Amino acid sequence: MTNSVRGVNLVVENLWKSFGKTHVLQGLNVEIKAGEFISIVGRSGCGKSTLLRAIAGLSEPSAGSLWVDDKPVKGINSIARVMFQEPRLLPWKRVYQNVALGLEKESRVRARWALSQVGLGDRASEFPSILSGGQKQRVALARALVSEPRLMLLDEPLGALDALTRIEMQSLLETLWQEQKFTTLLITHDVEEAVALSDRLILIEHGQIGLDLHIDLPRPRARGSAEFAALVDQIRTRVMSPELAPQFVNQAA
Ligand SMILES: Nc1ncnc2c1ncn2[C@@H]1O[C@H](COP(=O)(O)OP(=O)(O)OP(=O)(O)O)[C@@H](O)[C@H]1O
Repeated sequence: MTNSVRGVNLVVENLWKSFGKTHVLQGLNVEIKAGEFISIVGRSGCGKSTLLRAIAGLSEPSAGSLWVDDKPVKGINSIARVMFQEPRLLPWKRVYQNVALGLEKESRVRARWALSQVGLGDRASEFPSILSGGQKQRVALARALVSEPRLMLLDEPLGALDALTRIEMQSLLETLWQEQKFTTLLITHDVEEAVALSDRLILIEHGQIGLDLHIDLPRPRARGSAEFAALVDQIRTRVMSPELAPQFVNQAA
């Protein structure tokens, strides 16, 4: 366990992604520092997953470039791990085999280590079908952690969980990120989740970054505080009403 930053610097430069005549990303620029936790918010269909997929190397941008630690890359599959809303586990493989998928034989020990990180060390030999939804997402998280990723790409991974499990998973994610300091991009529809977890929040609007906001509240975030509630409210208003564009005092330069 280490507190040194393992994450990468990521620069997205003038990124375009079009599907036919629909220009979803329109010259999007963002710089993400090593070890930063960034949430990506925006209205349904604004291009959040499109951005994540381009960064993951799962789809080819129409134009633009990606830089990791100052080196240009096409796709960055090798250092990134992606987690989706569905756990995407293989039902015929045991939990530890799901976690170790694609790794070398001796990685069984590592798979068990990753499972213990997410509190499922004692469920390694079971089949996914008997796990709860939250436990399955923990397995998916362990599978992402097992290869010690330097970039974690999370596409609404907690979206299908009940409210309590979701808060538990948020806290687990925050703890693991604080210990391992992988650079994290989290897509979420839940502004409260974004404010609870992120160093920075970006809003995608009209194919570009419509808002880039540093969240300076101390951790762990006090969800019951007036400051927290006011920020959530302010961001929600901004997300829902692009034309209003209120002034944010701590908007990133
Ligand atoms: N493979 C594809 N072919 C055609 N259009 C696509 C494809 N993938 C995404 N799109 C379109 O691009 C737009 C952005 O989709 P994307 O999934 O990135 O949105 P999103 O912000 O993640 O939405 P949501 O919050 O609803 O998940 C949508 O209009 C979608 O229909």
